Amino acid sequence: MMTSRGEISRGGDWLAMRAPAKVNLTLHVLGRRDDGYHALESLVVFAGTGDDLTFSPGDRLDLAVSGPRAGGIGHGADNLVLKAAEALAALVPGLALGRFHLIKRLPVASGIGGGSADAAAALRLLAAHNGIARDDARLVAAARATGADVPVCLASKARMMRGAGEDLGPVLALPPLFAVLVNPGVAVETATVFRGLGLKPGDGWGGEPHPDLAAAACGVAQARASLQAALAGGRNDLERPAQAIAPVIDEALALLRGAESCWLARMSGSGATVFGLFDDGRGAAAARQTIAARCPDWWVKATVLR
Ligand SMILES: C[C@@](CO)(OP(=O)(O)O)[C@H](O)COP(=O)(O)OP(=O)(O)OC[C@H]1O[C@@H](n2ccc(N)nc2=O)[C@H](O)[C@@H]1O
Ligand SMILES: Nc1ncnc2c1ncn2[C@@H]1O[C@H](COP(=O)(O)OP(=O)(O)O)[C@@H](O)[C@H]1O
Repeated sequence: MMTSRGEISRGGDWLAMRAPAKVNLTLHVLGRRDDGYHALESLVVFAGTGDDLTFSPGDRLDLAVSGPRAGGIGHGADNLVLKAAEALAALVPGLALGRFHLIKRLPVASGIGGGSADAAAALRLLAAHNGIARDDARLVAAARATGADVPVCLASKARMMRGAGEDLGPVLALPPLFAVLVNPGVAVETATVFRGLGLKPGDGWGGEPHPDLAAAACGVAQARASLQAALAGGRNDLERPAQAIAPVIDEALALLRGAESCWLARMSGSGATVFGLFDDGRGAAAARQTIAARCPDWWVKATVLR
């Protein structure tokens, strides 16, 4: 089965799509809201690498999971694929149901939103099967009800994400970014990392303002240079609490920073996956090879972020 980014492929009685990994190129925490969630400002992009989800019609919701990471997640009602599907079924009376097959490849609880991507893909496949538009308010509501990162994964396009994840900026035409993703094999729970910031509901959180990445990304001739400068001026505020839980994150960042032609290395989301950005695909491929040889138990992928 071949699926490309964001596109649904169709067979005799099935629909399938890639659920791409999400990368937070920046993640600024603005404070903690009264509802307990943290207010964020984040430039989100998507990788070529991801999970794959297939749907075939049936009389009830069902899920099978296979793939190298299938052992790391529940295969029942606790799986975000079924949670998202149930959330949509609750909002759309008479929704036509069916069976999902998830091929799980992305590391779990790793800051690249694999579960959120799977949930969003499930919503897209159910929507396609039921003739529901991609921007239907019920799809967005089901995404929000499933998780903070699910709405941005519905379109899987580069954009600013604000609020707790519900406020999405316009799609940005970024130049393709050659990247290496490195997960050092430690699962890190998102809630624990946020808690490590030590903010109480209603607390603000200072720091430099977020750079205007939309303007930087939209410059035409000098897009790459202005984007590089703007990204260098950003940060991930969750790096510090995540490193306190998993010090190996530092090691992964150091390996990327030591690679030739790596111009930025940072953690994604709540970790522990880190990414390095490279001048070209050759530099990324060389770094991937070096890091994978040195740390054979780590998940190391060269990919293009868009
Ligand atoms: C940090 C981010 C950045 O993109 O990514 P990941 O590290 O998960 O990939 C997201 O905000 C994660 O989104 P998601 O993983 O969907 O979070 P949820 O399941 O909704 O929330 C898990 C827990 O994280 C905390 N949480 C989440 C989002 C947010 N803006 N503020 C929070 O405080 C809450 O304690 C919540 O109970
Ligand atoms: N399909 C799924 N893929 C990954 N994790 C899932 C899935 N369904 C449920 N989960 C649970 O959701 C949590 C977050 O998973 P994940 O999306 O991989 O985290 P992150 O956004 O940090 O990369 C994990 O605790 C995991 O057990």
